[in-house]
Amino acid sequence: MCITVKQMMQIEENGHQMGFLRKFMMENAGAATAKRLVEKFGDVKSKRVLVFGGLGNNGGDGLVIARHLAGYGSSVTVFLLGKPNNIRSEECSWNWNLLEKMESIKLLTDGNLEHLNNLDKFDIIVDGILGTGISGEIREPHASAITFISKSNAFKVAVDVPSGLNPDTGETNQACVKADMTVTFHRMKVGMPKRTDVCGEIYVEKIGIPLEAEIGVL
Ligand SMILES: NC(=O)C1=CN([C@@H]2O[C@H](COP(=O)(O)OP(=O)(O)OC[C@H]3O[C@@H](n4cnc5c(N)ncnc54)[C@H](O)[C@@H]3O)[C@@H](O)[C@H]2O)[C@@H](O)CC1
Ligand SMILES: [K+]
Repeated sequence: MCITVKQMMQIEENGHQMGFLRKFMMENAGAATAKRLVEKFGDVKSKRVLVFGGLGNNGGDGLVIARHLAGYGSSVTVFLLGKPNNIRSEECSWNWNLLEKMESIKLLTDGNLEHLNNLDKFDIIVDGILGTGISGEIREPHASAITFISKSNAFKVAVDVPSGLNPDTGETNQACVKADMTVTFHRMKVGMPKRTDVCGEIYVEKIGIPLEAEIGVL
């Protein structure tokens, strides 16, 4: 069963109010995505991974994925789409603070795409730029980051929603990540099934939200 962004946000809020905090949802979302990548590649040890992280919770998921893949032995670089003190959510900044304590992960901040020119090739790119919180025309540096991803021949995995896809309408009237695989959380979003051209292979992952959080929503 597919759901709308509004329904997802209501379910998320219900779960959070019940005590299953967003922070737990984010951890489970990131862990499930990392697991899917390990399954896909058999082994991600020494794979070069570039994680693009937005400043919202889609970015937060990306930061969780970065931490998990480093644990599996990948060589991980995180590109934050802005300055750390502009991170908008408590869950995302909590995960950023964790990564700042990890020598094993290379952090690039302030959204300066020049940083990427002199980096060697990547095997995997994680699109944690925009998810269900996308609104309006894509601004910079998000648009250039999406273009960078599109030009890369790395394996591309979209977190929750390919950045640039409207999860409700399926429209991509702007730059959009063309992913090889999308890992979406809790339930499929209504605009995705008809857009496998940008989602690639879609995996729906449960992230531990109590099923009672759907009461009154679905
Ligand atoms: N709903 C849920 O149950 C869960 C949601 N999670 C994640 O949270 C995401 C939603 O997080 P948010 O609501 O923080 O939203 P997003 O992280 O999708 O996007 C919001 C961020 O993107 C920026 N942004 C929005 N539109 C933009 C545009 N057109 N150009 C440039 N920047 C733009 C905003 O300024 C904000 O920084 C989901 O997609 C999913 O990845 C997960 O943590 C798991 C749980
Ligand atoms: K995304």
